[in-house]
Amino acid sequence: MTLQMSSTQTATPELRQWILEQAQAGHSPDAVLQAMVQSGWDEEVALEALEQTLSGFLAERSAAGAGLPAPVPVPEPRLDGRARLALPDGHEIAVVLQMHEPRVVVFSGFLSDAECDALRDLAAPRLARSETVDNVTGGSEVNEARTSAGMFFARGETALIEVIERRISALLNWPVENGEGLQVLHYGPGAEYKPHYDYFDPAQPGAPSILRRGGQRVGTLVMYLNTPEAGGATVFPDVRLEVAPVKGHAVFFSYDRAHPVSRSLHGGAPVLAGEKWVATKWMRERRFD
Ligand SMILES: O=C(O)CCC(=O)C(=O)O
Ligand SMILES: [Fe+2]
Repeated sequence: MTLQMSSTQTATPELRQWILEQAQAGHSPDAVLQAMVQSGWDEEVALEALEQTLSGFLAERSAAGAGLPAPVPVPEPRLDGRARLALPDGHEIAVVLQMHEPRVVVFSGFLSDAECDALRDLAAPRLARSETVDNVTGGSEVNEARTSAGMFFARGETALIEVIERRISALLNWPVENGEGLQVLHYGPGAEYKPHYDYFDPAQPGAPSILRRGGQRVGTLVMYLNTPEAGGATVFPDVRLEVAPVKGHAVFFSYDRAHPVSRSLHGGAPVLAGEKWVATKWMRERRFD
């Protein structure tokens, strides 16, 4: 067994690969650990890398055995341990919280107050129209259970939308072309978005035609355009996580399989007082034209 010591002592893809090779060659976890320690790895760091790699490997194997879809690449911010990030447009944001399973990252300052207000002003007149259409088609009941009103912008529709879409793309390392048009949702008092998955259920009859255009959804960025007086958190029931809706903040989450094992179940909790405005960007696997 040979192993290069890395100066940063983190579980790099090369290290994970090496650990798996040792395990597959029949070396016991303890022998692998000893080899790592002898190569200069701190024992605790080595143990953690070993645990993560082997448990990840076993989860993959049992998932494949259960007939789950294979994981696909997903958007991912490059944080490199930084709490503050300067994006290419000069905009500075901060990392408030991150969770690894499911992958959830909360950012502050993603949109400026002026950008939030401008987005709401642009969307507001069109929300009303979308409500009328829902009433005419009889779809309003379903929509009311999810949210009071919504609308989509076309990609790059205005200069502001374009700036925001480029910022999202730079943060998440995912092409602008893979993004759906920005959606704005308005929740009045009592409105909510019941827990749901953003990916399309592959078992639904409509899935093949939806997936033909850009493939699956693999990531979501929800941007808060105001701070509701009370309620309206974005909740992840599987991990009992609640993200507070704060004007300008954004929550990113990804799901590498269109399956509940992604634990990406989430919803918008009822607005208890005041109102709530969000903009949502969904990322697809491929170009969404
Ligand atoms: O309003 C929220 O907090 C969640 C929105 C959401 O789940 C979505 O737009 O898909
Ligand atoms: Fe959602």
